[in-house]
Amino acid sequence: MVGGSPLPLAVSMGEPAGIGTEVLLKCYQALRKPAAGGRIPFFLIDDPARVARITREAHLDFHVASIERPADTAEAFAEALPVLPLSGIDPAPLMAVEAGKPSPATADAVTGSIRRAVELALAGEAGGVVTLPIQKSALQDANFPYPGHTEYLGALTKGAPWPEGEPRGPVMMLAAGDFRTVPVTVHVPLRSVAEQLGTDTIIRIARVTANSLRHDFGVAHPRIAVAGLNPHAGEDGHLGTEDRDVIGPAIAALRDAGIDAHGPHPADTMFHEEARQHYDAALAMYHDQALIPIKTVAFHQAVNVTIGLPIVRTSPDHGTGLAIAGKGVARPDSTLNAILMASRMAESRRRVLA
Ligand SMILES: NC(=O)C1=CN([C@@H]2O[C@H](COP(=O)(O)OP(=O)(O)OC[C@H]3O[C@@H](n4cnc5c(N)ncnc54)[C@H](O)[C@@H]3O)[C@@H](O)[C@H]2O)C=CC1
Ligand SMILES: NCC(=O)COP(=O)(O)O
Repeated sequence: MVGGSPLPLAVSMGEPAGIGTEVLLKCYQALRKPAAGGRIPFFLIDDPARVARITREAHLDFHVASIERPADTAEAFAEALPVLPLSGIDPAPLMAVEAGKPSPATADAVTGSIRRAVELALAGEAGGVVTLPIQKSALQDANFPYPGHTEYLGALTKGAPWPEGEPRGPVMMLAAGDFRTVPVTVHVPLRSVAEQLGTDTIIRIARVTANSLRHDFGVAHPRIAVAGLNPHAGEDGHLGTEDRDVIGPAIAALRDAGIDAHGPHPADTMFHEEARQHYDAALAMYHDQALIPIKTVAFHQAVNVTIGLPIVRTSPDHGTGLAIAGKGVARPDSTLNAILMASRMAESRRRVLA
């Protein structure tokens, strides 16, 4: 808190050839006027000249303010979108970006923006981090060694203090209202999933999820439904053994530890509306098992949250939308929800720590 106001959220720039900047400008337009709950100030970490040019070209009725530090956000926010310049980055490749055409030449700016946002959150100058989508292939073409934000955020925050004995993330969660899904394995090829699933990993991720439901989402008695890996959750070992030999023992251990976990459930029948009434989060065994149901039901509402980190981090659930970049048609709803969720999580953590 600064003088009774919440700390501003730091927004990382994401892929400059994608829809990220456009949706953030739309979010600023929606959030610059104080709502009933007050204003939620945020600043973007990017090249102010680039953002100003996009704002002008879109004929928006506001300006961009280049700020020197996060603490300048509150004063600037009512009149202009605050942008904190990227230090030590050549702006030329950013100014040369064409919508829909990502290039490894901007990778330093994209990853530098994420790194700076995390540093500011760890230093207590930002209340949390909202990341705009990155084009993972473009970063990897520039030798970025992480498959996504989730893993990069884990590395950037590894040295930050964490409560003794508590399980630590990073863990991916997709959340739309009370519908939450958590993949146990994240950015791994499908053929490697079974070998990467371990009883201890499932236990750790379920514990991180239960803690986050309590502390970040205000769920006093979290209920966790655990999916099987195989069709029909393995059909008693006739359709695969991981459900019985790896996932089942994790659920038993979680229940022994007092966590309300149940399953393994056949994944094809655990996401319909009635089934969802029986849990606060569904633990899925791989990326698409978790993301297909929630993106199908709530593509424009859902938020991607990294739980189990010493900082708050949210993101829209969608990607860079290259095919619609520069056309002015991208919907801001998911990013708007990501900003609102980051603000609520930061507030919830402040209350837990108080
Ligand atoms: N948090 C992040 O950084 C994320 C990054 N990605 C990355 O984004 C890139 C593209 O991924 P895709 O699978 O193509 O997913 P995508 O979400 O970019 O696009 C999927 C479809 O949804 C539409 N769409 C996406 N966002 C929209 C919006 N705000 N309004 C209206 N329509 C929208 C697109 O036009 C497309 O038809 C990949 O490199 C992927 O790794 C994907 C998800 C999250
Ligand atoms: N499909 C969601 C996704 O891959 C986002 O990953 P991350 O960049 O948040 O780790």
